[in-house]
Amino acid sequence: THSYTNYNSWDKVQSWIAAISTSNSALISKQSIGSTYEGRPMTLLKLGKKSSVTKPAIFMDCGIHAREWISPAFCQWFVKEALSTYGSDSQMTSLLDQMDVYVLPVFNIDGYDYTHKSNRMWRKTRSRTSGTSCLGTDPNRNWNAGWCSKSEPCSETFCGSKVESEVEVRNVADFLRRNKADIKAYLTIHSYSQLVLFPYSYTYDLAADHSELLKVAEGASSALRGLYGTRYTSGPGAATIYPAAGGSDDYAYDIGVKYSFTFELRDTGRYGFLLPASQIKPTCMETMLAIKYIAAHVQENL
Ligand SMILES: Nc1ncc(C[C@H](C[SeH])C(=O)O)cc1Cl
Ligand SMILES: [Zn+2]
Ligand SMILES: [Zn+2]
Ligand SMILES: [Zn+2]
Ligand SMILES: [Zn+2]
Repeated sequence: THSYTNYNSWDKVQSWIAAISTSNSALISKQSIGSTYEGRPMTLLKLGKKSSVTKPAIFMDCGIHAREWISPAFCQWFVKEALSTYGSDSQMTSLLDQMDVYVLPVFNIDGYDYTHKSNRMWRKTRSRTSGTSCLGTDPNRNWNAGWCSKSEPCSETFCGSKVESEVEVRNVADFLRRNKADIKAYLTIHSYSQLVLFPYSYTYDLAADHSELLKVAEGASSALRGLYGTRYTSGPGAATIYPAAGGSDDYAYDIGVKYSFTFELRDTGRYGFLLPASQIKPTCMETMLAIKYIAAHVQENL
């Protein structure tokens, strides 16, 4: 059965989504945003006090990269925490009263399932591109944000045959475009390296909101560090990790979602993508503090 302190197979996550989304009709609902390349349902969870009026929102996705298993584990943890602390935790109560939080538990479901069944180190989607026998496109290189145009289909960071060639990317990009007036923050969860990144990665140029985003990223990192002392580095993607084009955070920022952050969760390389399940709980607990810090800042600036 499903466990918040284990890495759940796609089948277990899928049944968890069905159960949790009907567990509390006052606080959570689900909606389909389409299907993956292999036909798996992309179900978006909507957290927040039910309202007849549209509320400002935060969008968070996990599992863009298949092998980064701690990421979907965090999204599941976040949903559980939100529902179980609403009414007792004043900040979570305020957040869900004032805003909606959209959570996509696993973005790249085909890839995630493939890492469970075949190749634990797979990163990309599982789509086929004509003219090559190599599979998959990097879903974090496929967005219309400085898109790379020239790249190798067999590369781990293949940008795709065109912008939004990946149906998973198109499904989420469409949702962001449809709701961009209300979406105030975009959070995308990855591993590993222990980083809080913000735009831009596709250029070394500083974002218009660079100083504010840096302040928020540093505040989130220090909130996280307060629990177990885990050290995160904050900064714009290009200079902090590597320059790279076609990423989701840059795209969200460029369509007007100001508070756009990429998290790289534990660890710094000892286990890397193979983070032991024993670290799921501490990782999720400390990451909650960072996410809540950002959410509070977003609320302050509504
Ligand atoms: N815009 C971006 N933001 C963050 C990253 C880092 C992640 C780390 Se797994 C990636 O390589 O896709 C990469 C890009 Cl292109
Ligand atoms: Zn498995
Ligand atoms: Zn990643
Ligand atoms: Zn990563
Ligand atoms: Zn603030």
